[in-house]
Amino acid sequence: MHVSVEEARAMLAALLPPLDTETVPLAEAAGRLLAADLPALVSHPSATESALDGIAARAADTLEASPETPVRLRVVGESRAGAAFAGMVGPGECVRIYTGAPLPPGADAICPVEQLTDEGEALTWLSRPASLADVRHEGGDFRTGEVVLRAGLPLTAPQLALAAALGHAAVPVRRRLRVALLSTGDEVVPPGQPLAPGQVYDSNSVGLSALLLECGCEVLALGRAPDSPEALQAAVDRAGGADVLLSSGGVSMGKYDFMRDLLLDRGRVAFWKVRMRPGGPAILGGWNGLPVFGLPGNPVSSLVVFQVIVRPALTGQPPQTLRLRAATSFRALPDKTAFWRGVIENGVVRDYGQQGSGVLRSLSEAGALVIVPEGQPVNAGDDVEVMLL
Ligand SMILES: Nc1nc2c(c(=O)[nH]1)N[C@H]1C(S)=C(S)[C@@H](COP(=O)(O)OP(=O)(O)OC[C@H]3O[C@@H](n4cnc5c(N)ncnc54)[C@H](O)[C@@H]3O)O[C@H]1N2
Ligand code: MOO
Ligand SMILES: [Mg+2]
Repeated sequence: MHVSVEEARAMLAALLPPLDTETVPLAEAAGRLLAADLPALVSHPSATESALDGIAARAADTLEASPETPVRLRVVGESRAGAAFAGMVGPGECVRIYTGAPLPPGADAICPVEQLTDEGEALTWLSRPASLADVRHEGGDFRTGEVVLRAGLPLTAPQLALAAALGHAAVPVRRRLRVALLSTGDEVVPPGQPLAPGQVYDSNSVGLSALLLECGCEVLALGRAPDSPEALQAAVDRAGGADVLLSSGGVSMGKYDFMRDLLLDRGRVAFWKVRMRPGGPAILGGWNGLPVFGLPGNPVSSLVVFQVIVRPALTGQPPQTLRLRAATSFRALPDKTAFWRGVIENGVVRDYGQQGSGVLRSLSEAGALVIVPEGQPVNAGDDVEVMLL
């Protein structure tokens, strides 16, 4: 019944429905998953352009230029971004040119304005050779027809900007997955009301909802259900129309952990318990055909399980990790992958210290999860795999 993190991701992903494609304007596509490869409708740059403000000339005319032996060129016109110079640049000639403006025929190099001394409008002296490097060649970024963005990519700011540069005003994206979100527990109450003894504010709903929106999902907020089988069933039955139900709490060993029972006893269970910490008691099952993923109630566990299992399953993208030097040791667990909270400072990662699953503040302050495979302790100085939080 215990599964690995990878198995848990695959089993959750397998229960998600195929998502139709819809086309949305770029302004509404942030966070969505690209549903098809996106080709370039234009080349970028569309012409060979200047990277600097200065003059465009024949490199060969300027090879001898230096502060001691300046080279003089005749200015025959100017090329501006959006208003190219129509003529040719002949020997001994140049045009004034501005960043992003096309190089006229004959010119192949740029000298920045800082290296020029003008003698009126029509003559200028170069104190260094014009450079071929300060030229952006046509298609240097991408060419018409080239597939630049691949299907499945989450559309974040750089991707959206690139989609626009490719010439797309709207993009094909996957329909938003509809995720019903439920917190459970008699003690769990919404923030904003006085806390009675023994109660706790429902931080899971807030954190998980924010993470789901980040993943481009539509959230059907079911709020909270008390610890009773009837209440849980009633809540789950309100999830109609959702593609999947995400709950938190009530999945471990307690007598009142009824989400566990709902799935173990009368639902269909794909797995219960993942070989990870935090997040061990997570459970995946179904209820009347609705996939139900029960995250643990501990505030750290629920958010870590989301980042490690749910997000990769929803987006089809494995977590981005990086390798860093460990500044401290990180212990290993005999039978679970540990996701310890770490602090990245000066390019190395150190143990955050408090690793309890109820210490929500640690997720706000640590910034990283250090991944320690079962039975492989980390010594200070070792390289470790790290997920950014
Ligand atoms: N004897 C054992 N006890 C526990 C085990 C075990 O293996 N043996 N597992 C521990 C681990 S690991 C975890 S994680 C927790 C998971 O517990 P549940 O999923 O059953 O969660 P609850 O018992 O409902 O609540 C745990 C804890 O989290 C608080 N909580 C719950 N929901 C919310 C919410 N929406 N917002 C904020 N805080 C929430 C709740 O008040 C409890 O303090 O089980 C361990 N026990
Ligand atoms: O799964 Mo728990 O998160 O180790 O407390
Ligand atoms: Mg419990």
